[in-house]
Amino acid sequence: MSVMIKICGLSTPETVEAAIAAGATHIGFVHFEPSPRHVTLEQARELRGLVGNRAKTVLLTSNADIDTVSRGLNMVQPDIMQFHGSETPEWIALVREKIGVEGWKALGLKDAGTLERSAKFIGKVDRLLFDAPAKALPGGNGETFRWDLLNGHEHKVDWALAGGLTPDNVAEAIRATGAPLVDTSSGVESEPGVKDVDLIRAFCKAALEA
Ligand SMILES: O=C(O)c1ccccc1N[C@@H]1O[C@H](COP(=O)(O)O)[C@@H](O)[C@H]1O
Repeated sequence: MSVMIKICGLSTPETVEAAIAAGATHIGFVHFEPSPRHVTLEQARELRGLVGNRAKTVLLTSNADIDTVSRGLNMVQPDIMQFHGSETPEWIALVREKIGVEGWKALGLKDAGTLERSAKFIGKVDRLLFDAPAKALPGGNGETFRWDLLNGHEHKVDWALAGGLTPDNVAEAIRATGAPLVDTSSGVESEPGVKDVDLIRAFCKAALEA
């Protein structure tokens, strides 16, 4: 089966269309005000409508309160909620029960200990998304992490690889980790928050040919 591709932080119809045409299986919208990729729930709803069922849609929040998550779900109707902050397994499990859509948890992988501690999310989330440790933003920093931390790890839950993936390194990342799904945001931008359709196409091509 070919690798799944998530392009995150999209904010225009043109880039959404380019991502789908290039083979993206997942389209992500960031609802997190400090991010240069932040979209309002109204914008996310418009873009989500454009996607239809051509790809899965993902609404990303970070340490949002339950009201914001509920409004996001009602307005945007994404297929997946991505929690990209310090949300606990218990909180996500509770929310996931109520929301009736997939819940993904992003984790910044600093060391082997972080990977061991990720076990507490098993059974509580639908997918773990391994990213670089948080910096100024909890994600979307364009930083890679030590992929070798994943060597020999027995994944007990579906997972994805994120963090500093670009058209130049995504094939190597897939070969090194065996990631079933790769996720990029800043690696397909000409400047923070501005997606580049040529980079989106190059990223998808490199991932699909890996
Ligand atoms: O993209 C953002 O601005 C963002 C903000 C807050 C949390 C997560 C964010 N993005 C996610 O971070 C990872 C890695 O991004 P990058 O490729 O290193 O830029 C990815 O899952 C994005 O969806």
